[in-house]
Amino acid sequence: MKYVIIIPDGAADEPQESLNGRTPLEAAKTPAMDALVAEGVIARACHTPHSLPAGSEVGNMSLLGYDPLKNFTGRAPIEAAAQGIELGPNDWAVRCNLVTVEDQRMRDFTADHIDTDAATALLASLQEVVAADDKYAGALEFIPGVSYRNLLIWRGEKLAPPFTMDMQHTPPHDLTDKSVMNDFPRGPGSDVLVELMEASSKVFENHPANAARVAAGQLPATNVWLWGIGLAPKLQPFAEAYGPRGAMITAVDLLRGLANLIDWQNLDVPGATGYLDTDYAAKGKYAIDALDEYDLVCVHVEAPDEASHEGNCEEKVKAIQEIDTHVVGPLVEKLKSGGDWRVMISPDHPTFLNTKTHTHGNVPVALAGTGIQPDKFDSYGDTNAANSGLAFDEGWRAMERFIGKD
Ligand SMILES: O=C(O)[C@@H](CO)OP(=O)(O)O
Repeated sequence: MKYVIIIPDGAADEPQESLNGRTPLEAAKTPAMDALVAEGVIARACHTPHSLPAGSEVGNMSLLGYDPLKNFTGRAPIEAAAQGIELGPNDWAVRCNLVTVEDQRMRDFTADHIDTDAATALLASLQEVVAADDKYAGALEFIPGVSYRNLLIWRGEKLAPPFTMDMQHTPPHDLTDKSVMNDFPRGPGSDVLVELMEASSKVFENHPANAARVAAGQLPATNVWLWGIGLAPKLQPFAEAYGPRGAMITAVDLLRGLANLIDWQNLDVPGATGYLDTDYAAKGKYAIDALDEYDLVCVHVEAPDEASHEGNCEEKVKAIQEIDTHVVGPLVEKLKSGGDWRVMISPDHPTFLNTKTHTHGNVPVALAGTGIQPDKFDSYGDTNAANSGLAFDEGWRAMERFIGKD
C-alpha cells in the first residue's frame, strides 16, 4: 500500500461574503480533491484541543497521528529538531520572530519577509550583546533559521531559566494590526524575555542591515518577538506506531522538525518557499518520485495559511487551486497507475481570513483509496465536512482510520 497525505495549511475557513457565502475551499475549483471525496469519504477532525494553542505546532502533530494532549511540549523545540539542534533535558527552545512593531502595534510579524542574510546579521549583533552580559552566563544562543523564523536556545545547565511552561506568550501572527501592549510574555519568569525583546530594539535601531532594508523600501525588523517556548518532545517513530516508512515535503522548519522527531526523511524541493510564491509543481513532482522509495509521502503547503494571515481571500482560493492542480491531481494519477493506495487531505487548523489568525475548530478531512467505501458526498469543503456522519473529535485518531489500524 502507498499512502499520501496532503496538508493545505490553514485552508479551513468560514463562509465569505466576497465568495457568495462559500468558504475558500468551496469556492476554489478543486476537481482532484472533489473526485477523491466522490470515491471516498469526507469527515471532520479537530486537531487543536481547546486546552492547547490553536497553532500549526499542535494541529500538525495531531494530523500526523500523535495525541497533542500527551505529546506537545511547545513549538520551538520542534523547530529546533528541524535544525538538528540537540536539546538536553533542561534546555529550552524559544521561537524568535523578527517583527516590525510600529507605535506599539504589530505592523508585520514577518518584518516584511526579511531576507535570511539580514536576519542572520541582526541576530549575530544581538548575540554579541547577550554574550557580553555576565548575567546570562553564556546560556543563550540565538540561532538563525529562514527569514523571520528563528530560535533562541536557553541552555538550562548553564543557567536555570526563571520561566516555566506556565508563562504566557502570544504568537505574533495573532497580533497583526493589533496593539502589542498586553501581549508581551507575561506571568512568572517572563521578565527576562521582555528584557531581551527590549534589548533587541536597541541593537536593531541603527543596525546597517536595517538601514539597507529601509533604503531598499522594505520594513525594518524593529525587534525580536519571543514565544513558543518548550522542552524537547519525545515522539514514537511513525513506522513503529503505524507501520509505513514516511517522507516529508515541506518548506517550514515546524514540519521538518516533526518529520525528524517521528523518523521520517525530509526531502528538499528547490523552489519550495513556505509562502505564496512556492513552486507547487516541483512539490508535486518530488512527491511522485518519492513514492517509488517510501510507503508514505506527506506534502505540506504553507501558502493557504499565509494568505489567511494576510486576510487575502483571492490568494487563499488561488493557493488551494494550485495545490489541487499541481499536487493532488498528479499524485492521484500516479497512485492509480500502481497497486493499493490511500490519500488523506487535511488542513491542520482553520485560519480565518476575517481575523487573520488561527482558530480552534474542525477541519475537513478527505479519505480515499483502497478499501474505503464511499459516502454520499461528492466535493471537498467545510460544509460537507460539518454535515458528515464521520467525525474525529480527537483529530489524531484520523490517522488510525487512514492507515487502517482502527
Ligand atoms: O511560522 C510561523 O511563524 C507561522 C506564520 O507564518 O506559521 P503558522 O501560521 O503555520 O503557525
